Amino acid sequence: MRQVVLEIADIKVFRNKRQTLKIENLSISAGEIVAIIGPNGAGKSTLLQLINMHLSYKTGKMVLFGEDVAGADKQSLRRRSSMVFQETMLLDDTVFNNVALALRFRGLPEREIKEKVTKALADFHCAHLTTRMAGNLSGGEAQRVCLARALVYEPELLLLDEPFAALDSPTRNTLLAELRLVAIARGTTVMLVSHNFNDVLYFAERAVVLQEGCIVQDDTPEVILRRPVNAIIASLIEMDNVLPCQVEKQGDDILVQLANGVYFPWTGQKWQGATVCCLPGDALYIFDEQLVYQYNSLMAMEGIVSQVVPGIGMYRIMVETQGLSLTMRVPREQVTSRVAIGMQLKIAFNPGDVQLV
Ligand SMILES: Nc1ncnc2c1ncn2[C@@H]1O[C@H](COP(=O)(O)OP(=O)(O)OP(=O)(O)O)[C@@H](O)[C@H]1O
Repeated sequence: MRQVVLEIADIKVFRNKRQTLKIENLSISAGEIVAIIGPNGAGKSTLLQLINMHLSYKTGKMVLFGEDVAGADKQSLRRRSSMVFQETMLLDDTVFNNVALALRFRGLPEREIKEKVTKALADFHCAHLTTRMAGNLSGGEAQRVCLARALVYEPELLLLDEPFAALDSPTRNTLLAELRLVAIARGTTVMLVSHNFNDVLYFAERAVVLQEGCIVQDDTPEVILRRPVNAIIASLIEMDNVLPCQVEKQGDDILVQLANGVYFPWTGQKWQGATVCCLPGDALYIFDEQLVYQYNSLMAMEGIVSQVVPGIGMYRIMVETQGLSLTMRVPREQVTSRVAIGMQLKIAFNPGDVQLV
């Protein structure tokens, strides 16, 4: 069993006398790569600041590296973790000296410092920047240096508060990939706050979803992508179809009715109080007889194509079906050969792919 790095129980954090965080239970194991997601103001940065012991709490308990934070020497605990922000906050000094700083604080001999700084800069492909002044770096270079600075003393826990938000997408992807490799190789536990769900899907094996200071979902990014816990989280992860619906019990059956009049039987759990039907765009298909063999409870409907948006691999097609606009994601070769704006299209979905919230 993996060692537990962080355990939070029943903690409430107040800022300006207002409760901004209420975590009933959160446990992170060594080596986990976890994303923290949630709408603006949900408390993501507050959670990282709490874990970094920059915020106090009145109730509850936080155990970090096996020690109860309340009675611990915070300075020595803090030395076992590291935090990176969107703002690089590098000192007006050389790259080498910036990365070396934490090691000098720890009183390491210069020879060892040189060895570790050289390795950390090489890990993030910025050895060529060693003698440059930090103020002369590009945004991407500066963030690489920050990662080297954060990891040079081999922290057990790395806290990342949207460090790559201002970078262009190729640079962000490269840095995420490099960071992931370094973290896995070293067994570092990582908690990444991000607004970019594509980054989360790529980077993390677990995502903790915060809303109004509380954890509302804690699962793999893949499950959150397909089964968001409510309509706000569905919009946050850019669920293609978040559709108003009515759910009714009729005899032994439960029926879900969409605004376009289409209804389908519901055989899943959790339908009471549901008012929204979430359907990922890749769970809507251009109707095909083959699908009928694949799914025994397929729902089909007619619509008119209103928009075709090209994308790499998948195209997004908007289809109007009696006042209800649906978005489907279809492989490119199917679109170019079969779909054009204004044409009538029969589309279908399997109710098993629907999430009711
Ligand atoms: N220094 C502060 N003093 C008082 N309240 C604060 C402070 N920082 C944040 N808050 C409040 O705490 C709540 C949570 O803020 P936090 O920055 O943790 O959210 P977030 O999820 O990181 O948001 P975002 O996605 O916008 O960065 C918000 O209501 C915010 O106004």
